[in-house]
Amino acid sequence: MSEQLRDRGRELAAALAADGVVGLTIAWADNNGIPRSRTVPVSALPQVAVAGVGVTHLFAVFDTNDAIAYGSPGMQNASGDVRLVPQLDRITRLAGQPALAWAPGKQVTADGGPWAFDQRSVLERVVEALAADGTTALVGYEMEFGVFEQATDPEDTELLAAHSGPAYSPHALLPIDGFIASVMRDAEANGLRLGQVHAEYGPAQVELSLAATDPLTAADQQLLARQTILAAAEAHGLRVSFAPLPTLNGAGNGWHVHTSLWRGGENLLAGGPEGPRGTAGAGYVAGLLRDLPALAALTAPSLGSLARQRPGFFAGAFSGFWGVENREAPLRYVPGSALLGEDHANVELKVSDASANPYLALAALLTAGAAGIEENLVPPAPTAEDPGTWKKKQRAAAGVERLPGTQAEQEEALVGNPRIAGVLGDDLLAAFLAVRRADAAWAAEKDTEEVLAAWRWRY
Ligand SMILES: NC(=O)CC[C@H](N)C(=O)O
Repeated sequence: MSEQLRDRGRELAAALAADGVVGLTIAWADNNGIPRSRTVPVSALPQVAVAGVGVTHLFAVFDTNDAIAYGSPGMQNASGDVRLVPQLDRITRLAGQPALAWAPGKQVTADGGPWAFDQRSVLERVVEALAADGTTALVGYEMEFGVFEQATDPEDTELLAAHSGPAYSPHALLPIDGFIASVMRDAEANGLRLGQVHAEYGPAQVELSLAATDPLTAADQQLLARQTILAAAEAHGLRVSFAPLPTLNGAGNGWHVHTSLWRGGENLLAGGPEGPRGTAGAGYVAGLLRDLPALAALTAPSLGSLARQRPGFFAGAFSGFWGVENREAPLRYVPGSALLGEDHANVELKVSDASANPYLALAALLTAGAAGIEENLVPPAPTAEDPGTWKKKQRAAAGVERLPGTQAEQEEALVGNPRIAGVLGDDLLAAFLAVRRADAAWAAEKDTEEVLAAWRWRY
């Protein structure tokens, strides 16, 4: 096995070198959704293909500020090492950084065994369990981000939006035309299939959507897309913020995630304006709804996420309801249609952003939905309205509540839900929570704007 891998590494090294590529960036996402990486010379690939590259185990407890939250099991001290192994079948030459190739990495123990803290393995396990049941999933991300001018004076902290609207207007994108063209060209060259790109609601905001694909590819591509967009921004003298809320008065960046489940070539979510037609599709929606507060602790887990979850912003601020094409619902059912075909049907989770680890978020989401199918859950009737406009009493009667609004409430929701907490396993869960607590302790004396500013460029 390792001889075969070494040979494969040799072949890849030769092919990359012939194309003028000098380094391979091996990337993963930490528990804050922050991409981390090691870049190795392509000449090292025969060795790295087999044994990976050494990284500290403590990345599992890096907080959003890069401080280390010591203390949880396996994370007591600085002694330890894991191997970061590139996924060779996913090596991509980076169009915007021609000297580099990119691959997602997996962390394994020093002897190559599974490492409890590796987030990609968590999603692999969930995907395998679904496959054993004859089920596959399709996942498509919408990525919103802010595009800003680079400050000429490093002391200048004022944000200068690179476009000023109007929302959804082609005119808005004119000042960043070259950047948008580079993003589209490089994304396609990097193997990302784009749905669409447009000027979003607020000044500076752009949305790019990725075509639906299998869950592991979707999570990998979410990281690759960031690398692609940031490289294009750099080349055009711009700055991009993927943060859930770059600034208190600005637009929130949702990374809405569309999912559908398939069996025997059939989309279980298929349905029309009433919602999913079959019991499995209904069970999927009901499963997501049941676990939403715990799910949100993984899909929108940061202080920035909590600041973004405001009613009236299409960000899914409430739990306890869903809707068909209802943009205020945390779960928006998107039906198939004559025009798009039945297979287009999916469910969009709006409570999702770049501070989520995409592997953990998708693992939890698919687990919640699959449990709903398994248990034949039945969702309540869909809501077309925005409960944010209702009286408190009306919300209470309908079982609609604000989603957990603090890190402590999120932790309570997650720990109180063994189905979702169990997806991570005890050790990874403890590390994940240690990071959330470290963030909260750091932010305790700060106002929200200060926290948002500190994390604006970190994702
Ligand atoms: N058009 C939209 O869907 C806006 C979404 C919103 N920006 C969010 O934070 O999720």
